[in-house]
Amino acid sequence: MSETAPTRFVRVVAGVIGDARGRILLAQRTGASDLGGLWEFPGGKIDPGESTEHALARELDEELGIHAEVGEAVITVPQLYPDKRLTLDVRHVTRWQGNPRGREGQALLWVPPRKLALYRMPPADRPVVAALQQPDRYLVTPDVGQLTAGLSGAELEAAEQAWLDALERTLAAGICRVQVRSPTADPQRSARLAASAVELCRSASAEVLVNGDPELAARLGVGVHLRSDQLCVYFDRPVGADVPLAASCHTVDELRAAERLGCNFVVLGNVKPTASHPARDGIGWEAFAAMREHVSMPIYAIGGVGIDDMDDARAHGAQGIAAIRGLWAG
Ligand SMILES: Nc1nc2c([nH]c(=O)n2[C@H]2C[C@H](O)[C@@H](COP(=O)(O)OP(=O)(O)OP(=O)(O)O)O2)c(=O)[nH]1
Ligand SMILES: [Mg+2]
Repeated sequence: MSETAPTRFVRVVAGVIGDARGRILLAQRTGASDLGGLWEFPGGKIDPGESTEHALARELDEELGIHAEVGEAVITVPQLYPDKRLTLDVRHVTRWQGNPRGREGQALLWVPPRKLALYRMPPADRPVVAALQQPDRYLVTPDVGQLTAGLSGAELEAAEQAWLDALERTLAAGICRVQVRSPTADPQRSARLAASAVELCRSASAEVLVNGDPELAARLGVGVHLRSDQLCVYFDRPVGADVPLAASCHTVDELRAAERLGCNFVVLGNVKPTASHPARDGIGWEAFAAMREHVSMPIYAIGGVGIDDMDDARAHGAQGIAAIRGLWAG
């Protein structure tokens, strides 16, 4: 398959305009282009030499007739379209003057955040909607097999209980999306421990995915997180449409395979060197952004990242960060 990347580069800024009831304003794109009829966050192209803030304020005046104060960053999404490379820089807008109206004939709708995903939007908007709705942190549990290597009897039991206690503290600290992963643990012990972990996550209302094992996931009634080597194993989504599916990716081909399988989100890395592989360079944020533009699923950055990397992650199109050490209350 030959591919020529489009060379036209377009910088766009759009606003998440929220009203007092927490609803968000969507506008319907007019015109007959392939994006015509889709819903979008109001905004438009940044002129050469223009600041992002000025461009958004200008666009919102032109399109909606409001004087807006441009607020905090939501996410910047690099996205490849058939005819252009786009970066969509999205900002919160919570203060404005005037009454938004479609000055260019476009339909407007106020939508509760939880309903945003029901609207047909351009590919770059899927990560934006996910950034507004879904957790920005994805915990991967430390491998119990490694923590308990060489232990037996009461010592083994105590180490497993300590792992569960640390999970409970981590959930109490606000983690609400969890991958249970223990690749080197004894399979039977690990399945029993996973069941206890799932119970803890359920009582904390956290979403759980188990690593690599769709059967165990089905038994426990939770989602599944595929290893990258499993992406070429399945032809179809290995779990039902309403079961969370995620995957680990390192390449654009793996990202595409994950998207084809219908993954709800993926992790991509390693972005930085990790404690377990200090000598191996990370791909860095620029490469992360360049890979993310080929798909439109939400993508967590993984590998040597922690909470302090959140702004960098969002600025390069990541949903947030996925981590073991960086998120574990060990
Ligand atoms: N405003 C906006 N544009 C988006 C979103 N998602 C997305 O892919 N885009 C794309 C569609 C267009 O290719 C580009 C925005 O260009 P535009 O044609 O609306 O720009 P503009 O308002 O400045 O209009 P113009 O200069 O062409 O008259 O960004 C979004 O949520 N909001
Ligand atoms: Mg526009």
